[in-house]
Order: sequence, then structure tokens, then C-alpha cells
Amino acid sequence: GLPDAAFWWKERATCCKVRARRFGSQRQLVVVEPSSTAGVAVLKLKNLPVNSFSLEFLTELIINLEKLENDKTFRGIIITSDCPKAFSAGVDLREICGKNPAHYTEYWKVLQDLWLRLYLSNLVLISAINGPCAAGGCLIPLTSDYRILADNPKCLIGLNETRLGISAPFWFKDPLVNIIGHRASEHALQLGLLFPPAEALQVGIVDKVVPKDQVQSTALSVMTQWLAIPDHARQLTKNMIRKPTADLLVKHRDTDIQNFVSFISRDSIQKSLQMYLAKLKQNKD
Ligand SMILES: CCCCC/C=C\C/C=C\C=C\CC(=O)SCCNC(=O)CCNC(=O)[C@H](O)C(C)(C)COP(=O)(O)OP(=O)(O)OC[C@H]1O[C@@H](n2cnc3c(N)ncnc32)[C@H](O)[C@@H]1OP(=O)(O)O
Repeated sequence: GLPDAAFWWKERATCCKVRARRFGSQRQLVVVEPSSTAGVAVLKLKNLPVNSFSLEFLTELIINLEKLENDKTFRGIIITSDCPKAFSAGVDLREICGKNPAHYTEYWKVLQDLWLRLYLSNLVLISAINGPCAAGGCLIPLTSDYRILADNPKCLIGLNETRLGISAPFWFKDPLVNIIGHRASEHALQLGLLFPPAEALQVGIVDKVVPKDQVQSTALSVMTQWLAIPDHARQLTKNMIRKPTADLLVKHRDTDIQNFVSFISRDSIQKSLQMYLAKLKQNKD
């Protein structure tokens, strides 16, 4: 069982609902549709233009995941993007630039919530990565059970934080190490590598590369294989494998938030994030 995580989820779910009421936006940033396969939902990320993680988007995402987790008709979720430009550009840099410590604290807590919700999900999660996926954007694939990437040179994937002058938190690093191994992670993380599809497959950060128009159908057929296993046996096994990694965050959440807030509040870090954002705005296609 997961008593610690279950406690956090209950408490944080209430916070999410309060926050959702605060945003009161009419835009639907997350679309959930039943798939053609019974018991499988398709969750589409739709925070245009690049699915960057704004606080509002994270909140909506967590609420939708929680609903699916609690709905006994669903056994698996395929997560994909409904934004033509990206699967996800990761943390919305406007949330961690030029704000105050209280905002950074709230933001980081919610990002942790998303990670815990995904990493400890009882459902089968498959990422159908149909666009570029950078840094925090990899949080979704790295916490999924299976990753399928579109075979397109624009579909780069990786934890490129160091290129922004920041470091990936340990709870991004740990799943990467679990997936691709220690040496490959050491290399990828320090250099902030963004892998094109063939290299992503070779290093193991994704499990399959297929033409873009086959990402969705492949995800469904992989899901069918996973759903052939009895849920209770798969869930127990998933939990056994993931709990030690998850516990590190559950036990050290507050310290992690404090470290993040003091790190991100530094003038030098703020300057390099602002420069990166300005460069993004210049490098228009
Ligand atoms: C000691 C303790 C340490 C603890 C940890 C400490 C620190 C960790 C702190 C933070 C961790 C953060 C992790 C992150 O996720 S940082 C974000 C990294 N993301 C990226 O590098 C991706 C950036 N984006 C891109 O590369 C491209 O946008 C992309 C390839 C996704 C799409 O390219 P395209 O050319 O099609 O589109 P663009 O014109 O570039 O983008 C459209 C529009 O969107 C804006 N934008 C893009 N990404 C972001 C973003 N992450 N945040 C905010 N805004 C973004 C872009 O500027 C354009 O805006 P506009 O000009 O149209 O207004």
C-alpha cells in the first residue's frame, strides 16, 4: 500500500480544486476522450502553443488524472498532445521568472503533485509523444509505463535543463537513471542532451519510434498487451519497483521545495532564465 502518498493525494486534491476555482478559465487545457479500446482513455494536452506547464494547466491536468484514477471503468491512459508544435516544452518559464517566493513554493508543490500522481498511478500510462519534449515536459514520459515517439527530426526529447543554466531536480533524474542507466544519465543530464528519435530509441529514453501518423494506433496496440495482465498483479509489481524512488520525494518534499525556491530566486539564475526565454522568442521559425 501507499499510505504516505495516499495522504498527500487527499490533501493536495482539495488544494487543486480550490486552485481550479481560482483560475475559473473557460479554456479547456486538457481533453479526455474514451478510446476505441474499452477501459482506455486518451488524455490530450491542449495548452497552446507548446503545452508549457503553467500553474493553471498543471492544476487541470492533476484534476483530470485524479478523476480517471478514481473511475473504475478505466484501466489505462494514453497521454498525447493536441498542440501541433510540441508534446510539451516543460516548465512554463514565466512561472519561475520574476515572481515571488510564495509563488515559486506553490508552483513547485503542484509540479511535485503531478509527478507523484503519475509515477504512482495504478493505471497503465502510455506516452504517445507526437512532438518535441523538453526538460520538465519529460516528466510525463518518464513517469509513464511505456513511451512511443514520433519519427520526426523535430521530435527531440531529453532533460536539457543544464542548457538553461539550471539543474534537473532529483525526481526527474531518478526515473531517467531507472530507465536508461547511470552512465547514460550522467552523460545526458550534464550535457543537457535532446535526443532525436533514433538516438532516443538507442539510449532507451523511449521504447518505440514510429511514423507520426502511427503513434496513436501503436499506443493502443501496446496498451492492449499491457491490459492482458491482471491489474492487481501488475499494480503490485509496479508499486514494488517504483516505491523506493517515489518515497524519496514523498519524504523530502519540503526540503526539495526550499532548495528550489532559494535556487530559483538567485539573481544569476533569474538572469539566465530570462536570457533563455528571450532567445526562444528571437528564434522564431
Ligand atoms: C539545488 C536544487 C536544485 C533543484 C532544481 C532547481 C531548479 C530546477 C528548476 C526548473 C526546472 C525546469 C525544467 C524545465 O522544464 S525548463 C523549460 C525547458 N524547456 C525548453 O527548453 C523548451 C523550450 N521551447 C522550445 O524549445 C520550443 O518552443 C519548442 C521546440 C517546444 C517549439 O518550437 P517552435 O519553434 O515550434 O515554437 P516557439 O516559437 O519556440 O514557441 C512558441 C511560443 O512558446 C513560447 N515557449 C516555448 N517554450 C516555453 C517555455 N518552456 N516556457 C514559456 N514559454 C515557452 C515561446 O517563447 C513562443 O512564445 P511567443 O514568442 O510566441 O510569445
